[in-house]
Amino acid sequence: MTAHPTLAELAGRVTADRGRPAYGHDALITCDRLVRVFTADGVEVQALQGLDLLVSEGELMALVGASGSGKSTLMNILAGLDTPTAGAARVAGRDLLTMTARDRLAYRREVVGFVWQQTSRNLLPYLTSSQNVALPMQLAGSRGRSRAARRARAERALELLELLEVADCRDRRPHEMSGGQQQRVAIAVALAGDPAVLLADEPTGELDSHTAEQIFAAFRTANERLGTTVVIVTHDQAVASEVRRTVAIRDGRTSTEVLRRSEVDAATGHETVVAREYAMLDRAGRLQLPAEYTRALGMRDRVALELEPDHIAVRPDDSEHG
Ligand SMILES: Nc1ncnc2c1ncn2[C@@H]1O[C@H](COP(=O)(O)OP(=O)(O)OP(=O)(O)O)[C@@H](O)[C@H]1O
Repeated sequence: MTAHPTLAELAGRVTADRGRPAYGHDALITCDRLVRVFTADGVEVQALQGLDLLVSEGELMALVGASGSGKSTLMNILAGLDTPTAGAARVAGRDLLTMTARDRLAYRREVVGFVWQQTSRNLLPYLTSSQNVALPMQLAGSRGRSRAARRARAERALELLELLEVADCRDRRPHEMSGGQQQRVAIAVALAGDPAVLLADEPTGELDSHTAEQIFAAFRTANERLGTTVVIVTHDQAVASEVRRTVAIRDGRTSTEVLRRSEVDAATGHETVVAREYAMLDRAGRLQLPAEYTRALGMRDRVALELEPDHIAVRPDDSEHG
């Protein structure tokens, strides 16, 4: 890039920008400057403050962040249970801001499946596992009302329970199963409508670490075997470090992202996972530096920038008026 572009070069850049596809045009989930403001007792809380997020089809990714950073707010919006105040959110081609009540219902039945932290919120207590899994198919009118249709739904329910290794619990009601078994059945229920996206809010929050591992393996199975895109909100570092991509949310915005990839040592054939942290750069050029970085160098209010041939240096303010 030249430091002083000519007018013709600038005009060329504008034309190139115009031809560029819209932000997130090929993503399955696109959140573009998403805002959600709550008003409680006359006080305004900005739960999401212009959040940008893209998730590709077939991804298995985790969202992490401190309590109150906006994770559940985002999940409720993506689940079609809450409406954003401003910005844009699209999932599998559906616009979450302009959907009618009827569209929203269809969206929840056909496009997304969800698994919540409270096992009791995922399953109906008086139904068996098979009935719980068959219910969303029945509500969606899938396969009709005939006896053959009922049999087809029961077969599909059993297939899903087998896939998640809880077929032995098919005739049990929730209180007759462990927390881990209930969550696996809950994943089967969420998958029953064959959703494009599976959303999970702290699905392992109430479980011990061994059971949490099994639940995470169940999400991986859904992702790998059925091709379902999976977004998991988690506090669990073990879960977060198992996925290829972890996005951190801070103060209602996506702040940093950790990408992991496997590297095989050519000499030993030994495989290691290499993790690298990235910061999100929004379209206005805004960048959020991790608090531990700015604290370590005592950066506040203003930093010095230098454009180098292959990087940008960010240094503590060294001006006299700093
Ligand atoms: N219905 C609501 N009314 C008012 N404020 C709300 C509402 N829901 C969330 N908030 C506020 O929005 C902010 C984000 O909340 P959110 O539940 O999304 O955070 P979170 O990251 O999921 O936290 P946690 O990890 O504790 O579940 C918080 O300040 C919260 O108090």
